[in-house]
Amino acid sequence: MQTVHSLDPLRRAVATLRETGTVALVPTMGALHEGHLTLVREARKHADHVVVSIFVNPLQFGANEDLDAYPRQLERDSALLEPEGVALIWAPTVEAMYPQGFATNISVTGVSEGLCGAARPGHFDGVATVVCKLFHQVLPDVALFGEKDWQQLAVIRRMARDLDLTQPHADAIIGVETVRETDGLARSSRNAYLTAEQRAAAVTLPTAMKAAIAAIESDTRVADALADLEKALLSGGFASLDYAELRDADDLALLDARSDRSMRLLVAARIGKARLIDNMAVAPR
Ligand SMILES: Nc1ncnc2c1ncn2[C@@H]1O[C@H](COP(=O)(O)OP(=O)(O)OP(=O)(O)O)[C@@H](O)[C@H]1O
Ligand SMILES: CC(C)(CO)[C@@H](O)C(=O)[O-]
Ligand code: BAL
Repeated sequence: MQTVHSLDPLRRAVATLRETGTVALVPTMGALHEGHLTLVREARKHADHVVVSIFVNPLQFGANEDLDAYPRQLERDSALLEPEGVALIWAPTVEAMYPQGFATNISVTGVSEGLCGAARPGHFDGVATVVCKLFHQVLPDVALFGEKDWQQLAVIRRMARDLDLTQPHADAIIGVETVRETDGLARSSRNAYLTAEQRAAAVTLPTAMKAAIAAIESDTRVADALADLEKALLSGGFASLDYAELRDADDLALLDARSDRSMRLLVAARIGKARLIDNMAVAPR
């Protein structure tokens, strides 16, 4: 396994890999956990070589967010990736990714609006810009992303379609089911911000979501199910709710009633220093 930090060695290493097969890209911000390793294992089923990018992307963090606090642990991450058969780690410096004078922004409208797009203005521009660059840098045949970041996956698929990204095109973007702790909490690098007490309370998020889904599926009014979800989170130790919404799973249209299409319940809520997100399927009518 090789690790490179700047563009020329990356291009050389990728060219060498492409001589002997296909390439899958797994973009990450590091601080790896079982969720990321699942993406890597899935990637190996889809391509001969796996490239993992590790880059805490300043463009997708707002002024008052956790860019500085976000865990950076390249040595530990490398030790986790080596036994997974990863060929290459692309860990660019900020200067390599955004050279002096960098002035381009990629903005996807529609699916990036509302939800995390409303709570984190500019976030999805930052994600789209860096992911577009990663695709051009690594030229992967496929790329893998977690369903935990459902809206992000929708934004990236839209961008890939709209910009005719053939490497990889929208269908070559593979979504991987959310990996959870045994109590149901979605794995996230930001879970590390929680104290033991907050971590125990955080299970309220998946539990209250499942209760809301069961209520919606048995025809409780969506607004009532979401109001109960908010009450459960606040009484279960969460400080505030950013959003809890029922959306069309594909185009993310806001729904105020159960529909006959695939739906998703999406939630973001704050506990301690962490802002946790999760989403789950809701069965069509
Ligand atoms: N629990 C998980 N299950 C499946 N995929 C995941 C999970 N957590 C993260 N991923 C995916 O891993 C990729 C990299 O995510 P990232 O490095 O931001 O990790 P993270 O745990 O989501 O961190 P944080 O939520 O704290 O930003 C993304 O495609 C993300 O959706
Ligand atoms: C896709 C990504 C690596 C872009 O910085 C990031 O948003 C993430 O880790 O989900
Ligand atoms: N996992 C999404 C990256 C972010 O929260 O900035």
